Amino acid sequence: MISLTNLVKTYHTRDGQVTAVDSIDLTIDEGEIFGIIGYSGAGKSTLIRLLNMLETPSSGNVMIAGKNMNHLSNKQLRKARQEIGMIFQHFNLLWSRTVKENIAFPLEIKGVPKEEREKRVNELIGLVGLEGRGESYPSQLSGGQKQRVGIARALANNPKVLLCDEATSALDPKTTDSILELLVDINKKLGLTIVLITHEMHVIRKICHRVAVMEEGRIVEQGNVLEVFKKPKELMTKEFVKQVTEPEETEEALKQLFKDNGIGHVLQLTFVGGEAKKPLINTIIKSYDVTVNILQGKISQTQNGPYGSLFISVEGDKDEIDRVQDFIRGQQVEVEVIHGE
Ligand SMILES: Nc1ncnc2c1ncn2[C@@H]1O[C@H](COP(=O)(O)OP(=O)(O)OP(=O)(O)O)[C@@H](O)[C@H]1O
Repeated sequence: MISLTNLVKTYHTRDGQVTAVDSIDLTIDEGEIFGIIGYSGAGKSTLIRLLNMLETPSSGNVMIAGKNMNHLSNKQLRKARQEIGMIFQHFNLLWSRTVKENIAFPLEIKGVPKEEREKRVNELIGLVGLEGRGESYPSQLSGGQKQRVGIARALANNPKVLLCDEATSALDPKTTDSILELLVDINKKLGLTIVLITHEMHVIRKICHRVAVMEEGRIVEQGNVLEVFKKPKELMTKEFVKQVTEPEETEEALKQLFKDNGIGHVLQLTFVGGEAKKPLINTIIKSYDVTVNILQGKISQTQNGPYGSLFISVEGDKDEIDRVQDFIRGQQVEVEVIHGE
């Protein structure tokens, strides 16, 4: 659906040249929810704006639904943009228009007749769950409701692709989840391809099928969300995965435990899908001469299935602990020693 080849965006500023997007090659399939994660300044906003040509590439190609976006006339580009909806962190609504009028706006621009517009707006209000709020003004809505208006407006012209620019970053965790659930629902109902950028791994975990990690304008790692959670390769990816698997409280609790003498080896096990159902700890206790203590465990759901993370302390002879680790790895479970030799 989307294919980027050798895409570069360089800005010339008074302070010199800034390469915001640096030689990116990326393919996004039809109907998938693809997440791009990175810290501030990584180039995410520039990359997503290159997809609908809000920024023009310095070099390289952007292909969307078989069209080379670089080679379109202004008129063709306006038409192509109707197939790419976009939602924003701060909603970008028209404050002097009601909810219905905001949603109708792209239809007016396209020249859709009034009666048809009204029908479509009512459909969209139902789709995003804003029944009864059509005559309200944006200032009378909560953040979550404003984003629902943004989503309805973005979907008005039946786009093939929806771009989400930090769409939940201004929302509280509960509202974030309800908007993310709405995006999954729309993806399933309409088969829409969704590309989102975020700095929160929670967003990636909850709704994305695949993820790309951006650093200094480049994609440093990409893959199926579950695989990336199970085996992050780059340091940056590990940091993002930790946002979900090791929240701050876990880190603090473990640090406190490490201060105690005799805690032994602390292992972090990461398992996905069916592996979670194996009686791993039971087998270790029965088959090896070690004492096992469970410190903390967590299972989370992703779009590709569940993954879990378990912290255990293991005490015993060093060789025996090595054998335990070999056994765990043999079960296709990732294991990392996070304390002890
Ligand atoms: N219009 C511009 N002119 C000059 N430099 C820019 C422009 N837009 C972005 N940049 C620079 O490009 C780099 C990437 O910025 P970008 O906004 O794409 O990153 P980001 O990952 O989206 O970060 P954030 O989430 O903070 O917006 C930064 O160094 C930024 O200063």
